[in-house]
Amino acid sequence: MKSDFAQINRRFVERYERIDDSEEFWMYMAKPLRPSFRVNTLKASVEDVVSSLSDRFKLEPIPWCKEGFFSDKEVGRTIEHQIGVIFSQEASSMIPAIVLDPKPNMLVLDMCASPGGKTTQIAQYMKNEGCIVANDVKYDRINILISNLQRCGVTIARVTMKDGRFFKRFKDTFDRVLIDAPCSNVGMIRKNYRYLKMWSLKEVYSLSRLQKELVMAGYRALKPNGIMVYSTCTLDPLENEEVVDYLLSNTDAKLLEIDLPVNRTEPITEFEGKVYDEEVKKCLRIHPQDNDTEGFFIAKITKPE
Ligand SMILES: C[S@@+](CC[C@H](N)C(=O)[O-])C[C@H]1O[C@@H](n2cnc3c(N)ncnc32)[C@H](O)[C@@H]1O
Repeated sequence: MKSDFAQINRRFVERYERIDDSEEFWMYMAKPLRPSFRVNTLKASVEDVVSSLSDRFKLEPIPWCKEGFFSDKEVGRTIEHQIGVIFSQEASSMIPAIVLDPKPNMLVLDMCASPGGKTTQIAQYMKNEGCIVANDVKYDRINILISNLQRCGVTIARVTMKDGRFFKRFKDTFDRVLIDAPCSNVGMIRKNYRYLKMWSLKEVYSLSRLQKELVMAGYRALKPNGIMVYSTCTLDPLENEEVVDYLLSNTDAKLLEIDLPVNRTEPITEFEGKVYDEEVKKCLRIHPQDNDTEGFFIAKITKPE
C-alpha cells in the first residue's frame, strides 16, 4: 500500500515515514472512509431521524457525538439531507465543535467556516440563540456556506469574508473561537487521492506560517476564560504541535485536556531537531487507524484572566 502511495507522491511517503510508519497507518490511509452524518437537532430529534432512516440505512452511533452516526451508504441524496435534517459530516470532524463547548447566547467566532459543517453544529449546540460570526476568506466558498446555513435553519450566523488575521483587532471579544485551519488535508486522502497528488512540503511550510498567524489573531480575539479550539485534518507536526507550541511560547495561553471517548495517538513532542512544549501532550492527535476515520488534530486552549 505504501508503495502505491509512493508511485503517486514519493516525497509524501518519505515525510510520513517519519510521522507514522506503522503497517496499520498505511493500510487505513488506503481504505475508503465510512460514510457518516450528524442529526441537525435544530430541525428534528435524534430519535425521529433514526427511526425514519433505519429502514433504508444500517446505522451505528458514533461514540463521541450523540447526534452522530456511521451509515452503510452515503446519505447526501436523501430528502432528510436536502431539507437540512441531517448533515453529511466525517466522524472525526465532529470533534472540534464538541470540544469548543458553545452555549446559547454566547458570541462565537468561526474563523475558517466554509462549507459550514462545524458552524451548523455549533448553532445546534447554541440552540440558535446568541451569535456566530462565520468567516471565510474565499469568495467562491461563501455561497456554499450561506446555502448550508439556510438549509440547516441557522438564524444566528453573520457571514463575513475576511482574512482570519483581521480579527486580531477585536481584543478579548469572543466567548469561543474556532480555528479549523486551512491545511495540507492529509486526513482527506481517504476521501480523495487528489489530496495526495496535491501534497508538497513547500506548501506545508507555507501553511504552518499562516496557521501561526491565524492562531495568534484568534487568541487575541478570545475573551479571558473563553475557549479557543485549533484544529486541522492533517498530521504534519509543523501544522499541529508546532503551531500550538508557537502560541504557548508567545502568549500566556494554556492548554486544556480533551476528555472524550476517542482512541488517539500520542502527540509529537520532538521533530526535525525541534523540541515542543510538553503541554502539547494534552492535544488530540487522531491517526486513521485509531478509530477508522479521517486523521485529525485538535487543541483546546484557554486564556487566563
Ligand atoms: C478546513 S476548511 C474549513 C472547514 C469548515 N470549518 C467546516 O467544518 O465545514 C478551511 C477553510 O479556511 C479558509 N481559509 C483559508 N485561508 C484563510 C484565511 N487566511 N482566513 C480565513 N479563512 C481562510 C478556506 O477557504 C477553507 O474554507
